[in-house]
Amino acid sequence: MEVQDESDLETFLQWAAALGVSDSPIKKSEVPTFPPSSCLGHSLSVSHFPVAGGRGLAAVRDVMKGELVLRVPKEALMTSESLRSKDQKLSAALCKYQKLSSNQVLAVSLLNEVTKGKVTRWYPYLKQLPRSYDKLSSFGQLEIEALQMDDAIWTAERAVEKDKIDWREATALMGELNLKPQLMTFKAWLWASATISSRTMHIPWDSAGCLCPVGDFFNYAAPAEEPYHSENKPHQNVFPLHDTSPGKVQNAGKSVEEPFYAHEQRLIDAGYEEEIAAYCFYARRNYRKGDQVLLSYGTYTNLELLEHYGFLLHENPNDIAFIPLEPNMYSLCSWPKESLYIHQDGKPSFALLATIRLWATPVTYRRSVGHIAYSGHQISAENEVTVLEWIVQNCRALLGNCSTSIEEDELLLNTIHKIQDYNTSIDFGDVSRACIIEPSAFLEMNDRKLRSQVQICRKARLIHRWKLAVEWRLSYKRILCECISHCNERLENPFLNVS
Ligand SMILES: C[S@@+](CC[C@H](N)C(=O)[O-])C[C@H]1O[C@@H](n2cnc3c(N)ncnc32)[C@H](O)[C@@H]1O
Repeated sequence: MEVQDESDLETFLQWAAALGVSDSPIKKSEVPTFPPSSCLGHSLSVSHFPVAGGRGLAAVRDVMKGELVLRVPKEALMTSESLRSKDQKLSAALCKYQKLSSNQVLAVSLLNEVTKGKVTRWYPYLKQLPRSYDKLSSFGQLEIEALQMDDAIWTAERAVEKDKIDWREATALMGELNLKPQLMTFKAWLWASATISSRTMHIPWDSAGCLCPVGDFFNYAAPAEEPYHSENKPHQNVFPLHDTSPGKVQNAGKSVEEPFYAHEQRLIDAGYEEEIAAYCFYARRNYRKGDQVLLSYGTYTNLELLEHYGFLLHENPNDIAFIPLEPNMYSLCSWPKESLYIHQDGKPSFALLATIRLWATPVTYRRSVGHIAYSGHQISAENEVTVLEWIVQNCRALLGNCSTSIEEDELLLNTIHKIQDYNTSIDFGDVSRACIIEPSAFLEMNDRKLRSQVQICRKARLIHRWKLAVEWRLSYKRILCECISHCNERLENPFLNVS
């Protein structure tokens, strides 16, 4: 993610303060008549965290778990509704395009606001938005192929296609609004779509969510303390930043009279609170002065983080891997396909094990032992050996189909880091011949004479996205390796329960 210059930050924080954004635990009735010069300083400050999200929010004092650390009033939230209510032309045009989704409407409304330049009241906020993003739909063919796993490649291609369709459908409306030509391009659409995907927060009245100035400076921490990918149900996003699905967990809200701290039992760390008409952010744990205060946007695998936010975590307790199953396996069980996975620590999920145990049972016995498989117990030692060997074999096959090994990916990443750190030309001397083919395409790109700053930035983006793809496939392969080790350990004693 490429962020705007820091120089406008002060103006932005002042602008936000004037709208009532505050990190001070005061009640609504106490909002000062003359806003302070910054909306931050009491609990938080903007800081830079190179290895955990770049620009983010740091605690300026010790903060207790459950304390309110930021409030963003409704007037400061950018929503389709707030934009169209101040723009008659937009409002009239939108009436003619009722079939567009909420996300498309917000994307067009956002681009329409950007078209206005300095005239819009949102200008200080718009200047703070990143100029470009790295989510899957902005990956080119090279980066997509670098993911190596079919499922991930399919996810990336689908993401690109989805954005293309959304953009095509919205072009007539954008034309009617006379957007600047450069804001009607697919590139501009990708920017708007990524802004929405990675920065909007849930609100009850619009499934596209809202853009929340300053609140969108919180970087992400996985909700590791929550039970992840609960064994009997598919994984889900429990605390979504931008979740658009109905029925999601909601902040219970509270009375204005209540003190804004010590909500030890609070289930989520951010939410819109009707009673005070503000988006409120609470500390999820205790923080020491200087620590980065993080938000849990939801429970995501690394591929989902890449798809929606354009980053991944090197230690993601919610990451999972899938191995291809035979078509008849899916019909054997009632669990959804997504629940048949391998945990980050290499253990097969409950549903995956049960399904393979049943599949490895002779057809005539399946009915009589179904209840054993469904209760999570091994059916017999012989069956267990078949199951574990099958998993090992399939993990190996998946790893074997990749054009690079784990060791080669590690070497490749070292080299990519060197290029990024020292901006040197690519030297793949250390990388084995087996993975030379892949870098050669990037190498070709790098060797071209770079005349302008724009081209240099483009190269940096390409290298960064390539690195993300290699990091992703490496973490996926490590899960498969963990699974092989786990199964081999179990095979040494198949009489033990696998749970
Ligand atoms: C809501 S914004 C957070 C603030 C953002 N860093 C900024 O400067 O505006 C979400 C984006 O921040 C980045 N990000 C958040 N958490 C991260 C993390 N733990 N590691 C790497 N990047 C992260 C990703 O680019 C993500 O799309």
